[in-house]
Amino acid sequence: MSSIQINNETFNYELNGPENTPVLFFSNSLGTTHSMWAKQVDYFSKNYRVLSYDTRGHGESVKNKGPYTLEQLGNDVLQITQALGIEKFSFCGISMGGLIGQWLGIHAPEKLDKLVVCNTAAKIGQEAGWNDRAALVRSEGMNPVADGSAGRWFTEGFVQANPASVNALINGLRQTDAEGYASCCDALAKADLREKIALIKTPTLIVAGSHDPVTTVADADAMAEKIAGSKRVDLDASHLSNIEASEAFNRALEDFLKR
Ligand SMILES: O=C(O)CC1=CCC(=O)O1
Repeated sequence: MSSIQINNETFNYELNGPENTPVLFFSNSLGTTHSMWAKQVDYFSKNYRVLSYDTRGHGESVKNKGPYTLEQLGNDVLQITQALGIEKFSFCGISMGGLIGQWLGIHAPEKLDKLVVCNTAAKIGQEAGWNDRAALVRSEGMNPVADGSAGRWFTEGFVQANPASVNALINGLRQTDAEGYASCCDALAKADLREKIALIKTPTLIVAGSHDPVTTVADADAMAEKIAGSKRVDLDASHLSNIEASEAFNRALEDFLKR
């Protein structure tokens, strides 16, 4: 891992793969870190310069007191790439990372080759729900949220068959900084791109999990209706489809990037 200072704030990132190949930037979901992309880093770093990072409030990146905003999280991506001398990149974000991707598609299309938004929506959940979750972790810490997360992130079958990898992710969630997590919930509470995503003109792939209870197939359909020319893929997975259906995920992403 490496870290970079931007305006006196630290961002933790990892760059893998040959120099002078196209940059593929991965953005994690709420309560995870760059390491959620391990299967994608392995696969794509043969042919791409793969960049993954810990979103503000997560992992080893800055955990300043929030609330954060989606604009701030989007600008973090622009500043990290600028600081690393990357002019253009393809961006793949999941859930909260997918919202960051939509924000980039609207506000910084000149930076994007291709956009991949996974298990996400133009508005995720309801403002009151995010405010309640932020208040809960600020008062009681991460355990109450972590206790219910396996069922939001994975199908029951995957949880039963993969206890070690599921437990590692849930333990990571328990160790997530509560204020950083809550500040990202604040950003999610206010983020609503439903009226703006029709502005996205970057070639876009929308990935959904057919068993995802958080960001549903209907959410993906609603994005696909508004983003002209977007491609849609449904995977046999729940919310963290890049982990639960990693091979199908990698194939879909590779096919789309090669087009
Ligand atoms: O609630 C969860 O843990 C799932 C989720 C919603 C937004 C995100 O990034 O993850």
